[in-house]
Amino acid sequence: MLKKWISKLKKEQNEEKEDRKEIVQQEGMDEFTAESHEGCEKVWEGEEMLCGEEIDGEKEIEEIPVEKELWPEEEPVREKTGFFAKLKEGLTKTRQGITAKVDQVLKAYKKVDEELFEEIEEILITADVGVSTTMAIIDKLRSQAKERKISEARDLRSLLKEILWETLDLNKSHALHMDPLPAIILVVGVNGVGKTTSIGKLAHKLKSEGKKVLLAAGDTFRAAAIDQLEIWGNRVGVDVIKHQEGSDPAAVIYDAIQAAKARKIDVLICDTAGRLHNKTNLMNELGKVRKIVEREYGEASKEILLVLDATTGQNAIQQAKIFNDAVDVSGIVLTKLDGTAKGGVILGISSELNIPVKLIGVGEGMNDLQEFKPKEFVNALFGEE
Ligand SMILES: Nc1nc2c(ncn2[C@@H]2O[C@H](COP(=O)(O)OP(=O)(O)OP(=O)(O)O)[C@@H](O)[C@H]2O)c(=O)[nH]1
Repeated sequence: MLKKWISKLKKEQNEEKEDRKEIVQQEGMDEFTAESHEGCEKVWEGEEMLCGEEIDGEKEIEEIPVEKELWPEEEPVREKTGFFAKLKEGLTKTRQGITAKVDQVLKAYKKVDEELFEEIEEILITADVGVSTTMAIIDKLRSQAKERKISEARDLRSLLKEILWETLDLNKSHALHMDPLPAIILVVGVNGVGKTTSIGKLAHKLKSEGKKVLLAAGDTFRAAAIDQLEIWGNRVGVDVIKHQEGSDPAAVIYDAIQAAKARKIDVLICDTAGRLHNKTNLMNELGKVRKIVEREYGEASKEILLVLDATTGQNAIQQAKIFNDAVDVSGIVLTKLDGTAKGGVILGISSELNIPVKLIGVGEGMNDLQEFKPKEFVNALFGEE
């Protein structure tokens, strides 16, 4: 058994390396090298940074007025009580892939034995939890079952639930770091993961909590990204600071910070480019943006949120490793948990990366971004209140 898993683990580690290479190639990122990292440090620390000059060169600031009438059929704001139901609904496929199958084997086995642990192990791996996280969970399950003298298979259910909760919690704070206000949130992630949508939903959430929110269209690489953020700004009723397509993202962030200060904004949420040519560029560009934030908005609470798409399963973990090498990610937004059976990846993310999941996307609607609460999540996964 041990041999089987060691060879499986080795195989997965090799596959992970290949996956990582693939992501690097897909995203056009160079493999991370000491030189590229040094290069970034220079940009980050270098006195000769040209940000200020470039900003001065960027005169064309355009502010998008709020046009609420564009969205006559706005979603009704869901009652607070509906959030758990939505979470439960969103996790249907993951629940079918994990809990429903675990229930089936627990029923079939009756007594706790090694074969039963192997069955649960297989279920977790198939649900994209990842080999190393699965092994850690099963080891805990096995040893705690022994310690607590659990012999009936059905009694393993609550123990498994407890262990999954522990794996998701790990004593980290899952709340957004916004105290004291004002706060600035940089949102990073590759294209298509749901970055813009998450920014829009987050703006809506914060605004409905009574906060003054401003958006910055820092993804200047594509006109469509700026347009999409404008649409969300209009929909939610918050202003967006933008420049022209192709302009310097750091200049957009600079202007947005000045606007945020002038208007006494509580939370400034900044989009960033997702398509960057290589890792050095990613680090340089985000490093430059961070330098502006430190210099111009030192008093603000800061958060760097990485958006990951749950439907990409284990690939999301590889993306997180690459981004975390480039910038110090302080929290993860895991999108598209609804409609995927790969939601188990959240366990891998929580245990393999030292970054807390802070928000989860459970649908395309404006109210479908939720604060991540491990206990609620596990309850929803087990179909309980
Ligand atoms: N079902 C579901 N769809 C989502 C969720 N979050 C985002 N999406 C959808 O995912 C698609 C991509 O989202 P975007 O916000 O455009 O992604 P992006 O990362 O900004 O990508 P670019 O605009 O290409 O940079 C859109 O169709 C969104 O509606 C979610 O939590 N659940």
